[in-house]
Amino acid sequence: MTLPSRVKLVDVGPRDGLQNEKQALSAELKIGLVHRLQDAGLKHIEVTSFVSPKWVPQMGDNAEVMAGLQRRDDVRYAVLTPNLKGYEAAVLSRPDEVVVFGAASEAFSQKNINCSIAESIERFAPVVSAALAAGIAVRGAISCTVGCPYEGEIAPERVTMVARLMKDIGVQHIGVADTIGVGTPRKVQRAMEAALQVYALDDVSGHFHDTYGQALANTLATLEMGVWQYDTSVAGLGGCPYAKGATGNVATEDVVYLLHGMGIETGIDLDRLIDAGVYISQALGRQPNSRAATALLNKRLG
Ligand SMILES: CC(C)(COP(=O)([O-])OP(=O)([O-])OC[C@H]1O[C@@H](n2cnc3c(N)ncnc32)[C@H](O)[C@@H]1OP(=O)([O-])[O-])[C@@H](O)C(=O)NCCC(=O)NCCSC(=O)C[C@@](C)(O)CC(=O)[O-]
Repeated sequence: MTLPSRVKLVDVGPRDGLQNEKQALSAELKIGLVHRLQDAGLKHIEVTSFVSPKWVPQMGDNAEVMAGLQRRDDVRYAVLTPNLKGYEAAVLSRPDEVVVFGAASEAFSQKNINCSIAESIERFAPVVSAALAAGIAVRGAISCTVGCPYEGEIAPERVTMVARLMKDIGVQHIGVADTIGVGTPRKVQRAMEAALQVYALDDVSGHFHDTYGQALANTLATLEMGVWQYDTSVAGLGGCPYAKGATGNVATEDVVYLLHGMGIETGIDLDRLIDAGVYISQALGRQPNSRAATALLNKRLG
């Protein structure tokens, strides 16, 4: 067992979290969330996505949100770009990283981005070339690496296949996503092993939704493989509009509590992170969906 001594967390709350909210939130509020996350020590934040506003109206203020950021040199701001149109709009906002997002399931690919896996790779290829030529980092995400809402269980071989397609077009890093949170530790390890057949340990990350309460266990299971990069979402926000019933990503607060408790550094101030979670949860009219945040907030009250 080789546990990493430091873990990099990418907070995807402003993007993955808020893309699924029914309630419209102002750009100002989203900007306030990003600022609070960076104040809490997050160095990697997924801010928004440049997708069709007809498909995901919640992200229609992408350029406004990016323009309103008070950027820090030591923070990397990432955005999702499904095709060249999205990339060309995104690049005007000066992202540090763009994310192309495919799936290990044909049905999910069709529902989410309206094309087959093969077509998605054709759409990503010019995005990757343009981003790399402009010195912008490129991350790839593979949805449904364990299970799909339309196809059921997904074989690890499909993850390897999509990872190879992504690698062949120059994607530098791959995120292994359990989009609907059906994974359990051994299954998630198998999906991660499948990605590791193509990408090096330093170039993979985990992205686990918590629908069945397994995301922390899945995080630990992959930490034990040496994985040291994870997407997490402040206050457990999130879900994908094309994965009905799936809940948010694992809460950043819960992962930070786990990691710090194991003596693993994150550079994140848990108290300030909890404040960021309270800020966005209040705007949404609910409590943070994080056990650690709830416990520590109760403790603050005495
Ligand atoms: C991918 C598309 C755009 C293809 O959508 P499409 O309809 O196939 O695209 P098209 O090229 O045929 O164009 C149709 C219309 O969309 C416009 N269009 C085309 N592209 C863009 C763009 N980039 N930005 C803005 N507008 C765009 C285009 O200009 C045109 O406009 P019209 O002429 O009808 O007015 C569409 O399917 C879409 O936007 N899907 C939304 C996907 C999405 O955001 N899903 C959620 C994020 S993924 C996720 O959450 C999973 C992840 C990453 O977190 C990991 C996990 O947990 O699994």
